[in-house]
Amino acid sequence: MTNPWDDWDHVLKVDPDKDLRPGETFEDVCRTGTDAIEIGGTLDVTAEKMTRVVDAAAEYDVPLYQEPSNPGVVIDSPSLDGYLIPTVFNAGGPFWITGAHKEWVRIDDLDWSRTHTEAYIVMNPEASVAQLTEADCDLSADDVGAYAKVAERMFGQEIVYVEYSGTFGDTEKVAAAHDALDDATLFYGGGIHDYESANEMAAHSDVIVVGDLLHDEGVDAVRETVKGAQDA
Ligand SMILES: CC(C)=CCC/C(C)=C/CC/C(C)=C/CC/C(C)=C/COP(=O)(O)OP(=O)(O)O
Ligand SMILES: O=P(O)(O)OC[C@@H](O)CO
Ligand SMILES: [Mg+2]
Repeated sequence: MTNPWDDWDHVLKVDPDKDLRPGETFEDVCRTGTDAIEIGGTLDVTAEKMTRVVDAAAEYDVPLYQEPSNPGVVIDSPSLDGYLIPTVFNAGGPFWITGAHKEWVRIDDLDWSRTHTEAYIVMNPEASVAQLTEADCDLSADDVGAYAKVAERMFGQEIVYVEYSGTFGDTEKVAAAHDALDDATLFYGGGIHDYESANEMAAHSDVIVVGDLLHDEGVDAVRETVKGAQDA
């Protein structure tokens, strides 16, 4: 089976709770050359903030995916290409593994054809996502590879996401996840801030995800990371 992300090198993650740089617009964001925009963040995201970003980006060509951090922020919009639904494999308890998902399916009427699975392995203990989900980030490369294989082989996850949100990761651990996968696509995110860092992590993963750089530095810096990913 083919998936849109089979051909991606670069995803830009827009946090609906954060502003763009002064003078920059969503048109600029959509013209960075990124392969897709993923809309989501851990803290202080609401359906209203999500809608604002989706509506602002809808008229441009780039694929738009929502990445909800809880069932309450999922929005129903024809402008979305799909939903990337996290499951935190190394979470401290079941809520972020199956509990939130059970609640979502109970209260909502899902469009399964646009709903896709993302197995998170959360690696930076300082990140809000690690704190919220009480993730066990004390993992060796072997642990990371094993989680990736479990996600793909036993839980049928379409995407495995090694998440270092806010810090540049350990390439050996990212490579261990990459080596473990045959079918699932490996996303890497965390601390990518220029051509070099993008190029380096792109060599150890299938798709790199760039987040805070957009909000902190702006679209020109993001464009450099797109080049770094494409050249890897
Ligand atoms: C079942 C549904 C619809 C939702 C639950 C989905 C799950 C398990 C979410 C838990 C993990 C999570 C909060 C993912 C959100 C995406 C993410 C990691 C965004 C990056 O967040 P950070 O960069 O750490 O946070 P801030 O930038 O907001 O501080
Ligand atoms: O914000 P950064 O550190 O680029 O991380 C990107 C993404 O993996 C966050 O979910
Ligand atoms: Mg962030």
